[in-house]
Amino acid sequence: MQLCVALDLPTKEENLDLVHKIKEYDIWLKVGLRSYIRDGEEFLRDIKKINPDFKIFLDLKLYDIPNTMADAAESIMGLGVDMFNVHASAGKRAMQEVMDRLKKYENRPIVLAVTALTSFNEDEFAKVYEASIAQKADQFAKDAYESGLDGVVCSAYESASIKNITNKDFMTLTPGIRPFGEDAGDQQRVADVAYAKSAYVDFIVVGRPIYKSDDPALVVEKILQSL
Ligand SMILES: O=c1ccn([C@@H]2O[C@H](COP(=O)(O)O)[C@@H](O)[C@H]2O)c(=O)[nH]1
Repeated sequence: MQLCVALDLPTKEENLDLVHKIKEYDIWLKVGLRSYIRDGEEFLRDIKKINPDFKIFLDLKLYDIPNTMADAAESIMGLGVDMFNVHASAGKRAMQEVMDRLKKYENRPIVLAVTALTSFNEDEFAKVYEASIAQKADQFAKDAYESGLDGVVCSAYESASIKNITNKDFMTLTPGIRPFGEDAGDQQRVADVAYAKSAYVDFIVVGRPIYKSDDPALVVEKILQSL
């Protein structure tokens, strides 16, 4: 299991300060909407300048018509990131078109599909998708698997079932991890590292419990020791 640290701080300087503090660790870094919209490609280059071995997950959750998603995926190829994601609810045709367009590249990034956002509880989710989280996450994961993607974003609670109905090598990446009982904030389906391990999760994503702590490097160190 790998640790992926979310770089969601209010300024580029604060994000880079965090990256400096944790630059010695074998971890992934996640660049999401806030940071990428604000700081763009240059931010990705700044991260690599601090440690070229950092792997970067660009968490933009593409959701559009198939051709637009595939065009965006090709643009992402030019950024040199190691992983990006799309929304499974964009449908199989869109996911297939993305994967089809990336076929010509030798070293494409890992492509994941978002199933059920970890901020949803059952009631909220049912209002949007008219299904239970478990049911729909399985279905979205199956769609993504059959479309040739490498894995999904889900909560730790859906991971084992998704592996079971797809393949053990089909990756699960789980945000909403609260390693030491930290505040859940807007997350609803939170789990700790031990639970994620028991559910065969490949990547855990941790943001606020690290970047809001007084000693982010110590929290990273403690998480890595518990993996
Ligand atoms: O279902 C999802 C998909 C993405 N995220 C992102 O992960 C991090 C989690 O941050 P925390 O501070 O540890 O809660 C954040 O960047 C989200 O945009 C998610 O939480 N859930």
